[in-house]
Amino acid sequence: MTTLLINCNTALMASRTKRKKGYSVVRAATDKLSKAVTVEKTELRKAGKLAAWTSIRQERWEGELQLQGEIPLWLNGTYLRNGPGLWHIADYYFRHLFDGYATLVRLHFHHGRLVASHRQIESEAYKAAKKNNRLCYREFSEAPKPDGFFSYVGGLAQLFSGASLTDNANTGIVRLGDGRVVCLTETVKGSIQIDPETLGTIGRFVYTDGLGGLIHSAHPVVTETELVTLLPDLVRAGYTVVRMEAGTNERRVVGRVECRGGPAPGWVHSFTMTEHYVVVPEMPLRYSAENLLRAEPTPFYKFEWRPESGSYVHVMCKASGRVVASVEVPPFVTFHFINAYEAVDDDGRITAIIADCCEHNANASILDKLRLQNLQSLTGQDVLPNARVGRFRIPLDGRSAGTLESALDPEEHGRGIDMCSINPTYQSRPYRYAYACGAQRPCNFPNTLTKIDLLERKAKNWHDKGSIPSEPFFVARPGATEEDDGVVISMVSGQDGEGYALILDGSSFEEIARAKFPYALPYGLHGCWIPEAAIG
Ligand SMILES: CC1=C(/C=C/C(C)=C/C=C/C(C)=C/C=C/C=C(C)/C=C/C=O)C(C)(C)CCC1
Ligand SMILES: [Fe+2]
Repeated sequence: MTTLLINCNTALMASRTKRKKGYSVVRAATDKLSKAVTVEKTELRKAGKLAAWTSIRQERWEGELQLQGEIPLWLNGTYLRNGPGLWHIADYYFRHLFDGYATLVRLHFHHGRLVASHRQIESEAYKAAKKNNRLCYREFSEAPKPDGFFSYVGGLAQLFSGASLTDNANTGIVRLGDGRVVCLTETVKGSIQIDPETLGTIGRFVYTDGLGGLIHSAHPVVTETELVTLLPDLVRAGYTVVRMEAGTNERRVVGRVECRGGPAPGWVHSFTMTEHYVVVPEMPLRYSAENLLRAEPTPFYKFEWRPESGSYVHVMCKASGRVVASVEVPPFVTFHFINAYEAVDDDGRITAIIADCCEHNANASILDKLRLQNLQSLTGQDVLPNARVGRFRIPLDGRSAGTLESALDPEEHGRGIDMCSINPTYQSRPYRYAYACGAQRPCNFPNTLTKIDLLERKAKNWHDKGSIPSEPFFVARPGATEEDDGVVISMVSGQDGEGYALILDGSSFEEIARAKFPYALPYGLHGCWIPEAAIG
């Protein structure tokens, strides 16, 4: 079957190189492919497995998808999604969702038609693993096994020089203001530029500033003019806030935040910003040098759960780099901030910062729930820990404490929430709607798409029994004046082993169109949108 798929793939690639723009329907290849796919679907059905948690079947593929429903004619551009899609190397199988080698998926929308493709990112970690048939770098939960004390000492040196850390950029994907597209993970060296048309790997995105830093947030805040990110400092617990202007590779220091708890900084998978401030979270799930060095995963992986160290939110002025507030908040666990904005009084003075996130009820057990074995075997069991939209209110009047409350009743979205997006026009501004994955219980993983109305404190939910949708990504209609005027794109793994791209109306949250993939794709994490005008 693999050979057949690769042959189809070659036909598709050849047809692609023949054309410049537009679409060619590659029927012969698609027919061959559908035979191969029938065999594959039968296998998946027998195994009773979602394709979501199964490695991608081949390195690359491209073809036009058949549609049910109609794609709005204004939706012209490219949606790219990144994620860990390959969880084995030779006969060695990774254990955790976040370990997989990066797989890119592309949906190209043009005048109501849809061409899809996928391809592996050629990181050094992936290439080395393929060449040597073994794991060669430290991934999220896995590490090459040390073979004695001296290699442990070597491991320490290699860890702190960054040499042993992976560059497997399997988490985020951003389009910089200058048009470059960069895939990211939490190692600085795992910033990889890709070609948004071919999905080819262009090469490492090299920061030319000499700031170094081994790790950073997987989710920088990106606008047309800049990229802002956080560099956690594991030696002197703190965070450096840096800013890189579009068109450059040079990060400049905005300022530094000292951690208030210790001994290490809290994990910052993401953070958020308002128009004038950077919101720096310090949660009690802290980096752990000891766990970073371990070859075997711990329940909190590279982190430690230290509730006694306290939970804080710091607010830094973007213009001056001064920390204008540093408050203690109730314990929290978040991986994804949704958005933040400034609350102003009647005189227009900024009195507080409002910052929203997907908050896991101060319980980090979700990390262990994302082991592949749990995801594959606990389908239908109600083991997904509860989560809510957590709203921080950080006063700017010198008070020492901030608040954290649920922005709406978590039952509205089945007590599950993560993988969120908003209308990007509202980034860092007051906003009303967020889109995310929610839950219809019983479930072991978020299995719905949910539209959260933060004003009415209500949610609209989309669900397809037994299926797993990935992050709903909002694309605004050009010229829209309403915040939710646009569409939401997601990719879904069905319980029958099939998979499809799904388009929902951003306002009604009703399905507008779906397009079946010839074979289902693994689960993916985050996406970005490149409007056609930007592709040229
Ligand atoms: C932590 C270090 C590393 C790796 C970090 C990676 C790959 C982190 C990826 C985190 C992700 C994808 C978090 C997503 C969370 C999603 C959730 C909680 C969804 C919940 C659904 O309900 C290394 C780079 C390997 C080394 C330094 C430390
Ligand atoms: Fe993320």
